[in-house]
Amino acid sequence: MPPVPPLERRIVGTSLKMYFSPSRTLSYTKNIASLAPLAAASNVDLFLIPDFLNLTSCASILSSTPDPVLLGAQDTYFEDYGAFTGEVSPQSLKDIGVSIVELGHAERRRLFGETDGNIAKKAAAVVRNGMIPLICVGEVSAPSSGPASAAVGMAVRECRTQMLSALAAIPDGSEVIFAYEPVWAIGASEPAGKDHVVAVTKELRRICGERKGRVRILYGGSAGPGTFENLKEGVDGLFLGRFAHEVGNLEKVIEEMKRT
Ligand SMILES: O=C[C@H](O)COP(=O)(O)O
Repeated sequence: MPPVPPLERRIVGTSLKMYFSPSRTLSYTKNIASLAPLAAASNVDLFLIPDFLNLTSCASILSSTPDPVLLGAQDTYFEDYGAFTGEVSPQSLKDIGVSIVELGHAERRRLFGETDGNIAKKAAAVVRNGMIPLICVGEVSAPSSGPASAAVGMAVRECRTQMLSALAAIPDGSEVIFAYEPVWAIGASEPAGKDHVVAVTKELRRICGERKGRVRILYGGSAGPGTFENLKEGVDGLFLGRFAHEVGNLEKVIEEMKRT
């Protein structure tokens, strides 16, 4: 029998946003660390993005696992050091063991005035400091009752602008992750529909087609167990929010990724 080809590498992770207390973050991180062997054996990259306050404690927990769990930050500033009160340096993030920096989440765009221009500068800073930008993109409005292709076209147009702005700021050849998160599907009861997500993410992949660096596309927005199976045609992995608060759900997602 011919050898089984290696599984395509998947990726899954979660941002804790501002949901947990420090003590809950630490016990959660220990539980995530216990999933590292399963993720490694399943050919899945696993990442955790706690809040800034808990990054160093999480780094210390995760650095003691034999299998890697990638540590992420929820944002960064675009300068490496200086008089920028209240901001966090990408150089410091790198120093404490962060390897992924999330940028442009819909909540940051909507509540904190994050713009494509800012996000592009931050993406450049992340790459300059040897980390991977995880850039969130997505359309604001839910599909209306019109043709599905119109909703896909509108989503792709909004995402294209967001993506091209960030891509223009980072050297070709650098690794980047895009999380397609339709804004209307974040915090909802269920993820966006399969046909919509697969059609949009296929187009997003085309937008990155000419790039030499590794580009991965995730889906986020009420994702949980059962989501990846539906979307695997279009995405490399998932970015979970609330439905990863129960660690067993993340374990189920990794198991699903292993099977598919
Ligand atoms: O960062 C994750 C996304 O915003 C999804 O969050 P959610 O799954 O709670 O909707």
